[in-house]
Amino acid sequence: MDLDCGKRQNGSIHACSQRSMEEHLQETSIGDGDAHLVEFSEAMRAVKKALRQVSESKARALDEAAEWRRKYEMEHLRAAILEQKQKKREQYIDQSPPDSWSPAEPLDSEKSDPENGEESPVGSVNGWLPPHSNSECCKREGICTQQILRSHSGSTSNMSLLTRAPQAAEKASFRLQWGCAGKKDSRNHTHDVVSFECGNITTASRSSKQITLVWNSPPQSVFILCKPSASDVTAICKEMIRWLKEEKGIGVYVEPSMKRELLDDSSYFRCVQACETEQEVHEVHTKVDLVITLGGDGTVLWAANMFKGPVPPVVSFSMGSLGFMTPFRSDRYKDCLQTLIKGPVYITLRHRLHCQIIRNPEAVKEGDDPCEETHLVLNEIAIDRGMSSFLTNLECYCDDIFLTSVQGDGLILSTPSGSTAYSLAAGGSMVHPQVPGILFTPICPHSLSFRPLILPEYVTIRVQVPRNSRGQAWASFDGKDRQQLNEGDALLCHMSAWPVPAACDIESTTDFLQSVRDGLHWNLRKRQGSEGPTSN
Ligand SMILES: NC(=O)c1ccc[n+]([C@@H]2O[C@H](COP(=O)([O-])OP(=O)(O)OC[C@H]3O[C@@H](n4cnc5c(N)ncnc54)[C@H](O)[C@@H]3O)[C@@H](O)[C@H]2O)c1
Ligand SMILES: Nc1ncnc2c1ncn2[C@@H]1O[C@H](COP(=O)(O)OP(=O)(O)OP(=O)(O)O)[C@@H](O)[C@H]1O
Repeated sequence: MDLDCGKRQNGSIHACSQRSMEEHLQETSIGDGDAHLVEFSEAMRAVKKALRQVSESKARALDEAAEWRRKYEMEHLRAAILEQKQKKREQYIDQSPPDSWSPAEPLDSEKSDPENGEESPVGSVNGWLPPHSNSECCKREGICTQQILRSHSGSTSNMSLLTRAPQAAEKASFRLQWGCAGKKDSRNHTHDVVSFECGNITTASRSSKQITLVWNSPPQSVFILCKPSASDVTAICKEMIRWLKEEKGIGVYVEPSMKRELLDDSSYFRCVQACETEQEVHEVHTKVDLVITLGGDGTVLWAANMFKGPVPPVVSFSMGSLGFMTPFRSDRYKDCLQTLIKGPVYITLRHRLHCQIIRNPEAVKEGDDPCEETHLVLNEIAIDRGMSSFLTNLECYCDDIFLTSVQGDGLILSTPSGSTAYSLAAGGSMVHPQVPGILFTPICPHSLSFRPLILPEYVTIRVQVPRNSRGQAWASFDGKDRQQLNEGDALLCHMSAWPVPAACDIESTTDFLQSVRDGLHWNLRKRQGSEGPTSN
């Protein structure tokens, strides 16, 4: 049924009857003593009022019906997506383990560490665990990150992210250790945050502790990503490639544009490999042990965006202006890489947000998919008003509970890593990157009481453009890939299971606080002198 049309027709009938009544009332002159006419006119007024109420409640009912229908369709769509995801998960769990894993062999997590006699933590990445062995830890994707950040040779998978070509060399294996205040945790890493023993609740075993990466075998190949059109970056890149090849015997991958630039300079760089096809880019995480970025924060975002699934450890050299996520000095790259290749390395697990646009099912042409390609962002998804001069109106739901309606310039859904970027500029709090959560920061809200929120990392946020929205909305992902959101479109967002493991220069908290102080000059103020009036 065309609801709008029905509403228009109903509206016009009531409008006509109201109009004729008003005309009749105006034409009817009421004499002082004419009791009949007074009575009649009062009756007409009562009828008029009743008609108006009927027309209003009908319009409300139609609006409500349309809203319920939209909600029903969205739920239907969500259920279909969930079913699809579940099927994929089941497919994955059904896969037989690769040849390299035998159930008779002890798992890495069960083997003891020959060096120190301690048990290896669950983060061991040398072998293949049965896919369901850790299925509880990454419920959404059904895949544990730790299972993927390891050698994949010999494995067969029908998931596009996991398909891979035969490898020339084995990827170096490593394990992750969880510790606290610089001390290695003797207990295995646990995903349990709250434990309950003898009736006492304790959170002594928190999951977000300092994480150390320990190489089991030395890294063999690196992927260098460079800020484009920057001569100083290209110069360092050339030097670094020669040093890695000649001094360390490490293979190098670069982007195709960089390879062309290198070959224009010298045929020496024929030894460098490039990922030319989309498939090769998809598989690069199975071939490289480290990702090196030379540039600013934008290059780190660029690197993260290349990996639509697992990401190898990332080492970022600062060659930009701010460098919040680039802790290493490029002039000291030899010392830094030497230390990193040897390990152990402190890492910050920078969480990413997974988001998907779902188009208004009514506006989607038959046969077209209403669910658009997914995005993984390291900083944020920003939804703004684009070129429109009207307020954006965004209805926000948290796990399907209505949260609020954003009326203003827009909304930022940010990761803790992105908390120091756009979200900060919009008044959001700065959050340590290891704090799990999703920042909900409005952009110039037209309300005095709209404070930013930080939501727990396990929620799903839905941002809906209402049907009667006056303004437009545009979504951008880490400042890129801008896409228009039309009436009835929605954006779903939740924490991804694929973080960016970023190597630290000193250690996660020290690096973060240093960036806050040196990069943003946080709370910089001249100290007050000791001389002058005192309170006593
Ligand atoms: N008003 C704002 O502050 C504003 C507006 C638009 C975009 N941005 C940010 O720019 C990012 C895109 O970066 P780009 O380099 O491609 O664009 P860009 O070249 O325009 O640089 C944006 C600036 O943001 C800084 N930055 C990026 N990520 C950061 C982080 N996590 N912490 C602290 N600073 C960070 C960069 O160092 C750079 O100085 C977006 O993800 C968004 O966060 C900020
Ligand atoms: N490998 C790459 N290929 C294409 N574009 C890239 C690449 N690396 C970075 N960019 C883009 O180049 C732009 C500038 O990069 P970057 O932010 O690293 O340098 P910057 O602006 O000098 O540093 P900062 O962000 O610290 O101010 C960003 O928009 C980024 O997305």
